[in-house]
Amino acid sequence: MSTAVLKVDKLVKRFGGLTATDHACVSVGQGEIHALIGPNGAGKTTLIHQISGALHSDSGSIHFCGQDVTTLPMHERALLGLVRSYQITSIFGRLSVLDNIALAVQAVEGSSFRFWTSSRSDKERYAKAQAVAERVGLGQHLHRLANALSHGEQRQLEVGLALATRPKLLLLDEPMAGMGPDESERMVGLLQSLRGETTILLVEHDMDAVFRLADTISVLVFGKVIACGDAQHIKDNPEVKRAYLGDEAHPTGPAQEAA
Ligand SMILES: Nc1ncnc2c1ncn2[C@@H]1O[C@H](COP(=O)(O)OP(=O)(O)OP(=O)(O)O)[C@@H](O)[C@H]1O
Repeated sequence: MSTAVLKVDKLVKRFGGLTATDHACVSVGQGEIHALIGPNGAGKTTLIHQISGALHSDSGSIHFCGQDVTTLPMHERALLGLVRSYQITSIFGRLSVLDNIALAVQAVEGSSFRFWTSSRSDKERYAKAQAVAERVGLGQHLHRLANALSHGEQRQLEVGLALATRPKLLLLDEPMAGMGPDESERMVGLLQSLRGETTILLVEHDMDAVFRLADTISVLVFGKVIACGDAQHIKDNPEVKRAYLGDEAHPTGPAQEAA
């Protein structure tokens, strides 16, 4: 049995009278791809925000690699390796792919920005950045400006920026959002290639992608995790069918609706 990298226990977040996450429990094992699914407004993004530290929790606990991080601020969780994929807004559009990733490498090395750095450390940083760019399928675009990339390539770059920080757990909120079929396929391939190497917790509406990618799926409905298991277990679960997929629906039906 794999060790839990992340253990979320009875996590609650209230917005006034609304309980967005309601004693939610999620456990993510070392090396697994874990998907969080659920209907609109189920509390998925809220839960990701609570895990990353962007939102304070009202009650419950979050343990990361055995350490209680429930009250740690976001940057301290990130330093421990609990990293949320950068948003497109944090890509520097007027820098090249390579420069963007080199900055992320520099951030994790803890060296603050200096005008004079040794050419050797520069070389090493750029070699690491190039390896990451190749890892996320952007090896052909090293010197392109980030804002000249397609939407899908920018999302690949976001994953690259996160990977450059060597996360122990990568949080991805809808990595396939806004993508066409080819771009989605590339992202699925990229995430599949990270299996076993990087532990991933992702929120995704594209059921086809989820069923192909996830080792484990947790289903959130009205802030509660109503089911957890592999794709087949989730497809066969009567409560999931009733509450989320719909009684009449074919298990993969909503993929087309959500896409
Ligand atoms: N900052 C906020 N203030 C008030 N209510 C909020 C806030 N953020 C989220 N909510 C509410 O909390 C509930 C859960 O929202 P959340 O965005 O987490 O759901 P979700 O499962 O990610 O939805 P979607 O799939 O549509 O993105 C919703 O009813 C939402 O309106």
